[in-house]
Amino acid sequence: MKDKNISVAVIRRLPKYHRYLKELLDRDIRRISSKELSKIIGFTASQIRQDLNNFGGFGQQGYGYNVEDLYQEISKILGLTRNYNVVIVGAGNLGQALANYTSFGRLGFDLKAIFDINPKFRGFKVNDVDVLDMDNFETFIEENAVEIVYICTSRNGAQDVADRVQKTKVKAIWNFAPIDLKVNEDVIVENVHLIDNLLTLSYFLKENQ
Ligand SMILES: NC(=O)c1ccc[n+]([C@@H]2O[C@H](COP(=O)([O-])OP(=O)(O)OC[C@H]3O[C@@H](n4cnc5c(N)ncnc54)[C@H](O)[C@@H]3O)[C@@H](O)[C@H]2O)c1
Repeated sequence: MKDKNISVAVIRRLPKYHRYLKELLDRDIRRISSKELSKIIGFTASQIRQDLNNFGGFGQQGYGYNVEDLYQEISKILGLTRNYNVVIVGAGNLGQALANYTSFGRLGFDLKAIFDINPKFRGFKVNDVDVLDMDNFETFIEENAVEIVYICTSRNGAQDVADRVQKTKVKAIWNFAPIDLKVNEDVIVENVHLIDNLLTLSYFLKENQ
């Protein structure tokens, strides 16, 4: 099911709702008002009401929100009701850090392999996942029904990897390399440029001094 009518701005806020609602569930909190949710999550109560009205208005006057229902609905919208097979390309510092981070797996992103062109990684495992060379990349992707590729190569290698990804059925790339990848329209790229965040932080620090 496609949620075409939900704006990108709302979608970008959903992971934060998802995270906080999970924390509430873990604390066995079953219902919450938009005012209380606002205090915890940092969005205004009216923003929360507007956001959540986008998909069915789970709030009830005088009752608040049913945390479990809302969590399930947001999980559904975020596509988290099933698992995804993923691979990492680039077994350096960042690739290994992501492979060692177990929360992605808990959310349903199952790491099937890590790929690297450097022969020094042959026979290497990270967090029990094999590091493979790139020779059989496309075959592995097909045989293991991989749906997402995390690119953790150097800037120079990233476009080559994206070009190879596009020859497979994979339609989603999580790109950590500091480069704007050129891909076909049907491939979604989500960039994580940590340096952009750091520079924004440095701007605000400068402004506050
Ligand atoms: N390490 C960080 O904290 C960090 C932070 C932000 C961004 N990044 C970005 O993430 C990327 C990875 O950073 P890193 O520190 O892990 O680098 P790294 O040099 O430790 O690892 C990069 C790995 O990619 C492999 N590689 C290069 N080209 C390849 C290709 N075509 N196919 C397969 N493997 C290939 C290399 O052999 C190497 O093992 C870089 O683009 C970097 O700018 C890293």
